[in-house]
Order: sequence, then C-alpha cells, then structure tokens
Amino acid sequence: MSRRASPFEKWEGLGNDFILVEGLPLNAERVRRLCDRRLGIGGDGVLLLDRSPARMEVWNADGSRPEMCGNGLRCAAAWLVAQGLAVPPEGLRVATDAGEKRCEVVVVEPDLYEVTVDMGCARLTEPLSVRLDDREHHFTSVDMGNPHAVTFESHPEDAIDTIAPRISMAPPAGVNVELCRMIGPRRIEVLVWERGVGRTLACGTGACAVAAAACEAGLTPYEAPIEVVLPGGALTITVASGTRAITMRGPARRVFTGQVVST
Ligand SMILES: N[C@@H](CCC[C@H](N)C(=O)O)C(=O)O
Repeated sequence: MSRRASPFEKWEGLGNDFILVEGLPLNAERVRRLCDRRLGIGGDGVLLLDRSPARMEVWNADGSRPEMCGNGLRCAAAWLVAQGLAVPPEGLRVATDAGEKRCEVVVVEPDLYEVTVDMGCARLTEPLSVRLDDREHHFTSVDMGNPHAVTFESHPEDAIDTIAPRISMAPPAGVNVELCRMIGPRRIEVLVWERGVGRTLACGTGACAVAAAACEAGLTPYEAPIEVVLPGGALTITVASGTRAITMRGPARRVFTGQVVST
C-alpha cells in the first residue's frame, strides 16, 4: 500500500488553533482524526485553503462544517501572505461560505502577523430564551455568517461548562455561546462555548457578535474600538452604527509545519 504525505501548517489566533491544508480531500471522519489532540495533530478545526482565487473552507473539530470562522480567517489571510501571494493595495479578498471578506495583513515578526478583517454586517435575529433548571436564560442572537447567542446576564462561574453546552444545541442548527461581562466602558470579558468544538480560548466571529450585541444594548458606543478580552487574549472590534458593519483586528501565528501521512 502506498503512503502519501501532504504538507500542513498549524496556526493559531489567540489560542484558537487550526490545521491549514491545501488540496487535501476532507470528510468528517478525517477531520475528527486530524483534530484529535492525542491521536492526530490536534486543533479546534481544519481550514481547507485555495490560493487562486483565495478561498477558505472551515471544518469544526467534530467534523461539522460552519459557514465562517473569524480567527481562522486571520490565519488563512496570513498564510496566503506567508506563501508569497501578492497582495493588492486594496487588501486581500478571501472567499468564505459567508461571502468574500477583505483582509489587511501586517508582518509583526517572522511567523507572527496582525490581521484586520472587514467581517461584514452583524445581523440581529430572533432573541433566544431557554429555560434550564428553573431559570430562564435570555440571549441576543447575532448572525455573523454563523450563529451566536450572546448574554450579559450574570451566571455561576461554571456556566460555560454546564449551561453553555446545553444552549449550544439550540435548534435549528446549534449556536456558539458567549457569556459576557462589561469590565470597562469599551472592554468586554467573554467566555466562549463553540458549536462543534466545545470551550475554546477565543472565537473571532463570537467577539464580533458580542461587540454588536453590546452596542445594540447601549452598553458601549458604536464607531469606537471595543476590546473583547477572551481567555486567549484580546481582539479589537469596531461596529459601524446603522449598518453594523464590523472590523476585527488581532494576531495570527504560525506554530509549526509538518506532513499529514495517510495510506
Ligand atoms: N472559532 C471560530 C468559529 C468557528 C465556527 C464555529 N464553531 C461554528 O460552528 O459556527 C471563530 O473564530 O470565529
């Protein structure tokens, strides 16, 4: 039996880590094996990338296919630049299942990049209320291409591991859950439970959804940079008033390279 080796790179954005591959045939089972932290490479997801035209396809660690990934997109854009792709003056355009996104990539040091992304417009959808263990939980639903349930209600300390996984199963397709606390006029602390992954150190689309929900609730102003502080670090998010068009700025780092070996 012949063994084929395909190159991969491992990248992370605030500890949200991804296996980046090009031209590797994927299915749910293969993605689960690649993302397994003991039996595979380990990661919160796999990003299948094309250079020309630039495109990112996202897979969650459980083998499901979300529409969009903010931290992943910063990694994908930085990867394209690291491959030597010529970047037009107006920035890089990367196609995703949630539409084309414009990215600006700055090299900070070898293997570390700062990426600013036009994430498109946050869309507020039907609020979500869930009754669990005799308590009603209220969430602002925000569509960033993928679905988010955001709350500023106070919760017990373990809620991210106890309540959030149950909320994340909300029909029809599940949601990413963000438990938030204002810690300054333009600073928000957030814990994330990601659909198809579990608790992660950061979520880019989640940070955008949180900022949009906070502006909508009058907790922080539109048009000014908001610092969203996640366990893995902070992202800077700006929400335009009216359109709710969002920009996200944060790091992307190449961690290692290797080969996927398969028979
Ligand atoms: N980590 C991501 C979001 C990845 C997709 C998400 N788990 C979903 O199922 O929608 C981000 O940085 O945005």
